[in-house]
Amino acid sequence: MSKGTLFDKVWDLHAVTTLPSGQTQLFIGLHLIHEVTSPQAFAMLRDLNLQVMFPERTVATVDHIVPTENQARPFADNLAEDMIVALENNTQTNDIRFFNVGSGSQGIVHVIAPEQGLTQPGMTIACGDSHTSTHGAFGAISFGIGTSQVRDVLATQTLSLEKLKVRRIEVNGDLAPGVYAKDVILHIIRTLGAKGGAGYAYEYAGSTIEAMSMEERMTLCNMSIEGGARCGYVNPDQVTYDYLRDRKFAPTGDTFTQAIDWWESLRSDANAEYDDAVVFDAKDIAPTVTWGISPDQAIGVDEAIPALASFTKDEQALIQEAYTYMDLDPGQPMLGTPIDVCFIGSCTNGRLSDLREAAKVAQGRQVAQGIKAFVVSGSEQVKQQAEAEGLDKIFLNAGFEWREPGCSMCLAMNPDKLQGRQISASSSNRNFKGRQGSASGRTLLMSPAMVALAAINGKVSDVRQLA
Ligand SMILES: CC(C)[C@H](C(=O)O)[C@@H](O)C(=O)O
Ligand code: SF4
Repeated sequence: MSKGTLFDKVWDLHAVTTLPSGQTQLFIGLHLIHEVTSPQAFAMLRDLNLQVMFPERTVATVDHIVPTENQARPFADNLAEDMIVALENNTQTNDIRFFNVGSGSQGIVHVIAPEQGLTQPGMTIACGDSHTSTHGAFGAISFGIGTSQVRDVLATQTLSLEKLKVRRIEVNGDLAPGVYAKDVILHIIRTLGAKGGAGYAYEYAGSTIEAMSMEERMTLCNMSIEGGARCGYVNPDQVTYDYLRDRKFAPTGDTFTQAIDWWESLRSDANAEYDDAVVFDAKDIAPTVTWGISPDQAIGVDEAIPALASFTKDEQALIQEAYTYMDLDPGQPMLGTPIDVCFIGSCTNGRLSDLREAAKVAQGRQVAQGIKAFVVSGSEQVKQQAEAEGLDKIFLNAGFEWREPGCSMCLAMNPDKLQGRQISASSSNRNFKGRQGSASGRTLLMSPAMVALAAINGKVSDVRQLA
C-alpha cells in the first residue's frame, strides 16, 4: 500500500467514512458537468425528489455537441439543441454556474476549469467524463465518473470509491526538439499498455515532467485514462502556483500565499512508498504516432508497423484486427502514410501552446492539395488569445480552417465527422474504431505540430526534419 504520496494525503483529507462495503465515501470538492452525462442525472434527482447539495461546488459547460461552424440558435441538429436547452434549464433551476456558448468562458470542460482557476492542488474533482484525469496536472485527485455517480455527487457531494494503488512514473532528461508532452504520454502508454494502469493512480515525476509547463502537464495527465489509470497527477510546484496566480477563481492576496504553504504540504514525501515505480529516459522518446485502434498501438514515427510475432499470444487477435481495420501491414513504415483530414484540437491538445506549436509549422507553408485541415480551440479564451497573437491568420493563410471552440472531431458528436474510410491525423486522444464520426473512419494520434506537418505534406511526416 502506498504511503505519504500526494494521492494518499488528498484521499485521507477527503475521506468521510469507510463504508460497510470497504469502500471510502469521498468528499468531492469540485464537480464539473457537461451536456452529455448530466441530463439523466438531473432527471434521476428529480425522480428522487432530491436537491443539489452544494450548487456552488458544481460548474457546467457545453462542449461535445456544439457546432464549430454555425453556432446560431437553435442549432441545426435538434438533438444538440435539446441537449443544450436541458443544460440551460438544469443549471438555472439548480443555481449552478454555467459557461454557455458566447459567454467568453465556454469550452471543453477540461480546458476551461484550469483556465478559470477552478482546478487547484489538493482538490478532489469529479466529472462525468473520462478525461477528467487532466486536472491531476495541478496535484488534484480527479477522475471520470458515470451518470449514476454524477447523480450521487449532485445529491451528496460524495462518491463511494475503492482506493487506488499508486505507480510512480519517472521521466528524466531533456526532450529532443520536436518531441512534446503528447509523445511522452503516447510513449508511456505504448510501453505500459492501454490497460497497464488498471487499479492505479499515476504519479508523474522526474526532471522532464518538472520542466513541463502546466499545459504540457495537462496533456500528459489527460491521457492517463488511455493508459488504463483512473487518474494521473503531478505534484504541485512553482510552475503550478505561477499558472494559478490571478486566475478568476484562484485564491487572492494573503490567502494565495497561505494556499501555497498548504499545497506544498500535500506534495509526495521524499520517502513516500509506492505500489510500483517505472523510470523512462527522455532521450528514448521520439515523435510518436498511433498506427492501430488502441492508443497503445503506437510507434516512433520513423519506425515500421510492428510484426505480429512481437506481441504476446493474448494481444495478437487485437493486433490482427488493427492491421485489417487500418489497412496497414506489419513492416510498413509509418512515414509517408497518406492522410485525408487533419484535426488540431481537443482537451488533450487544444490549448494555446498547442496552437502555437502547430502554427510554427504552418507558418509560410501550404496545406497539401485535397487535404481538409482544421483548427478548433479548446475554449473561447484560447481562441481569443490565439487571435490576439495572430495565430488564426497563420492557419488561414496556410489553408487551415479556423473554427469555434468545442470537442469537435475528437468524438464527432457535432457535425465535424470523417467520411467513409477517410484517415485523419489528429491531436486528440482516442483512435478507437469509428471514433471520429464514420463507422469505418481511421485515426492516427500525434502531437499538434506533427498534425500540422501531416497537413502540409499530405502524409505522415517527421517534425524533427524541420528542426
Ligand atoms: C461523452 C463523454 C462521456 C466521453 C468520455 O467520458 O470520455 C467523451 O468525452 C469521450 O472523450 O469519449
Ligand atoms: S475533447 Fe474529446 S476526449 Fe476531450 S472531453 Fe471532448 S470528446 Fe472527450
